Amino acid sequence: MSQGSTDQGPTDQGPTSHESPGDRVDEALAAEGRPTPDVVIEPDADRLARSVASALVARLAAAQAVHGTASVVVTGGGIGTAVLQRVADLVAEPEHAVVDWTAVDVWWGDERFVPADSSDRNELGARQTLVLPAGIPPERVHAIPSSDAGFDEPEDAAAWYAGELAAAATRPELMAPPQGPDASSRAVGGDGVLQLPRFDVLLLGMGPEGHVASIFPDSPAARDDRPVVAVRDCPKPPPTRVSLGFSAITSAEEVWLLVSGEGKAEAVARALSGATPLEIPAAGARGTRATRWLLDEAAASLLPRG
Ligand SMILES: O=C1O[C@H](COP(=O)(O)O)[C@@H](O)[C@H](O)[C@H]1O
Repeated sequence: MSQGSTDQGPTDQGPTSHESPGDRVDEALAAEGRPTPDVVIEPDADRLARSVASALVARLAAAQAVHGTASVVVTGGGIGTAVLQRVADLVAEPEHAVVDWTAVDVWWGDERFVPADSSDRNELGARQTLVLPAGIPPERVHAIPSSDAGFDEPEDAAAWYAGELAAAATRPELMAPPQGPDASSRAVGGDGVLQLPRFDVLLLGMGPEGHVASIFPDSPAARDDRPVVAVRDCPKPPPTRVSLGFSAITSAEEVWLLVSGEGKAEAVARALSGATPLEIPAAGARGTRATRWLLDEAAASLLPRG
C-alpha cells in the first residue's frame, strides 16, 4: 500500500456563520486534537480494494490479539462491497487465516429502510460477500432492521438499533477503551450509561457530494447528536434510511474512508481542505486513534501533490 500523510486535515476550520451540531462535531474533534488523517493512494479501484482488504484482516487480527474479539462497521456502496469481496478471497487462503471469524462483530454504518429482500439493502451485499463465506455467527451480525421487520417507521428501527449498540456496550469484550473527556462523552448517554460498543474499524464509502453512511450535506442527520438516526427525504434513492450519526462514527477507534473514481475527487479535496461536516459530511468522520482516507488515483486527482 503506497502511503502518504497530509497536513491538510480538517481541523483548522475558519469561523462559521451559524452554530449547529454539525459544526460542533468539527469543533469538538479539533479540541480533542485527533490525529491528522492519513491519505493512502492506490493506482486503481481493484488494487485499492485488495490493499484495504489485507489491511483490514491485519487490523482485525491485531484487535483480537488485544481484546479476544474484533468489531467492524461495514458500509454499502461499490468500493465498500468490493473490499468485502477481497476480504472473503483472503478468508479462503490458509496463509491469511489470522482472524477468528467466529469472534468478529459486524455492524452497519447505514441501511436502507426497505424490505429485507430488496437489492437496495446494504446488508445483502455484506452477507453474501463476507458474512456467509467467513462463517460469522448470527449472534455477532448486527443488521439494521428492514421495513418489514416489525417497525412501521424508520425512527423506531433507529431506536431499536441504538438499543442493540447500548446492549453490546455492556459486553466486557466490546467495551470501548477510556478516551479523552470529550471523546468518551460521545459513547456515554446523558444518564452516564455507555451507549456504544468498541468499534475497531469503521468503514465508510463516500458519495460524490460528500455524504457518508446516510448523512447528507446540510441535512437533519448532520445536525443530530444521537448515535443512530432515521433519515427521510434522502436525495439519493431510496429516500428512507437509518444511519449511524456523527456521535457513533466519531467514537470508532479507526475510521477508514474508501473512495474511488473521479466523480468523488472534488468532495475528497474539499473534505481534506477545511470543509465543515455540514458541507461535506465526510469531513466530520474522524476516528479516535486514526482516520485513513483510502483512495484510488482518480479520487485523489484533485488533491495537491506532495
Ligand atoms: O447510499 C449509499 O452510498 C454510499 C456511497 O456509495 P458508493 O456506491 O458511491 O460508494 C455508501 O457508503 C452507503 O453505505 C450507501 O448507503
